Amino acid sequence: MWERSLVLSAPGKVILHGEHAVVHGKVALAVALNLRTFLRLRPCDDSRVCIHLPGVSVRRSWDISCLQDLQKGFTADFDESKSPSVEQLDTLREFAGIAAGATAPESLATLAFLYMCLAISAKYGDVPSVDILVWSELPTGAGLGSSAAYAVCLAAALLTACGAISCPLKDGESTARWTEEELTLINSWAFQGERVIHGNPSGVDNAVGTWGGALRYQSGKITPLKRVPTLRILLTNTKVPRSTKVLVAGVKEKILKFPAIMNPVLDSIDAISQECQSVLEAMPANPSPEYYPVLEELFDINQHQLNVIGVGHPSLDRLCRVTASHGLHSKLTGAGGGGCGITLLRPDTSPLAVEAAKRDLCACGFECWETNIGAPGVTLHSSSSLDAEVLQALSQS
Ligand SMILES: Nc1ncnc2c1ncn2[C@@H]1O[C@H](COP(=O)(O)OP(=O)(O)O)[C@@H](O)[C@H]1O
Ligand SMILES: C[C@@](O)(CCOP(=O)(O)O)CC(=O)O
Ligand SMILES: [Mg+2]
Repeated sequence: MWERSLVLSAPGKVILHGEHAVVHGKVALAVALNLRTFLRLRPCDDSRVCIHLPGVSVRRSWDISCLQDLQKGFTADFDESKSPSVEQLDTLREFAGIAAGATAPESLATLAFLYMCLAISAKYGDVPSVDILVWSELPTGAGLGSSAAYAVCLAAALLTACGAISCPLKDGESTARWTEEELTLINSWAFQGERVIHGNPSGVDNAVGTWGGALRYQSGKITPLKRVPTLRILLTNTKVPRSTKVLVAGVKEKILKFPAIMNPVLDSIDAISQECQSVLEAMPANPSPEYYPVLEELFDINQHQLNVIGVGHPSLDRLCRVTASHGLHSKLTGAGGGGCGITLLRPDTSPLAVEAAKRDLCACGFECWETNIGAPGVTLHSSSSLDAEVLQALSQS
């Protein structure tokens, strides 16, 4: 029986180039963001599993014996290398009262939790009697990888509570990380959670959530980027809601309908990611402005390509026009269709110019902020290092 409380967190991400194309085997470049999702797990002594997800208004609890019965009813195994089967997901939907095909945030979050809880406990031990609270600094469904941060947190917490990985936090330490081998296991299970939420994920978001930093991702191969310069990025949330699952499925349909037209676009996006990687790796840590024109042009071209594959949105066109009127270059990030865009700032872009662009973006109803990128991946925290009042307020929300 698990007897410790855990608090852990995983970062969101920004995709610089390669979103959508990465689902079809092309290269993506992604960096971890300094906005995180947090999870607190506490042991429970009433033989129940409770989840409280204030970000998506979910508060549910189940008897362990019901979950165990459900688990026994599955004929197919649960494994980190196997996709959730249609039969497993249908059974879990029926159990949780979720309509077939539901893509509402609360439905996907509950389904992902149930799948991961049953799958991980079936493979590594018993269903643990725990109470789980998840909260986030990330906007949900805005292109910043909140689904992956959620799945990474769940994977790390459930694997720890089932004894499949260690609890690396020593007395007196405020944070700790798992070993490479343990991170690989966390990443594999988080990918299964992303499968429940995205349908057909590439795996780039959970890789960034697990390892953090800046990386190149292609078909499951994760390569940390060498010598990434300090980039200044302005993030803008158009606040137009959208679902990654629906957008990813739409791109697939377009490729099937017009393969001869769409496949060359995906190849061209791949070339953009490769070109961007070469430029970034050639730049010194504190680059001078002369390196920027190429990066800016790559942003512009990639934004047009994403419009061609059908994931643009009028709000994103507006974002690009507003920043262009200040001499700045932007593109959508993540699944598109609304959500967030990123704007590249040069080292010498003056604070006044940034403020003026932000003012105009806010006047459109958007929210924007300058970010730090390259944050650490999934991390265990001592409970005392987190604000007790915040935890208390969240528990009651
Ligand atoms: N803090 C959270 N608590 C519970 N579920 C979450 C949380 N953050 C994200 N999710 C799940 O992830 C989904 C959003 O994923 P997605 O559409 O891929 O957008 P993105 O990953 O860009 O934020 C939500 O609908 C919800 O199911
Ligand atoms: C569109 C895609 O490339 C990124 C999706 O990111 P997000 O869920 O919008 O944060 C999908 C994927 O890589 O799984
Ligand atoms: Mg997502």
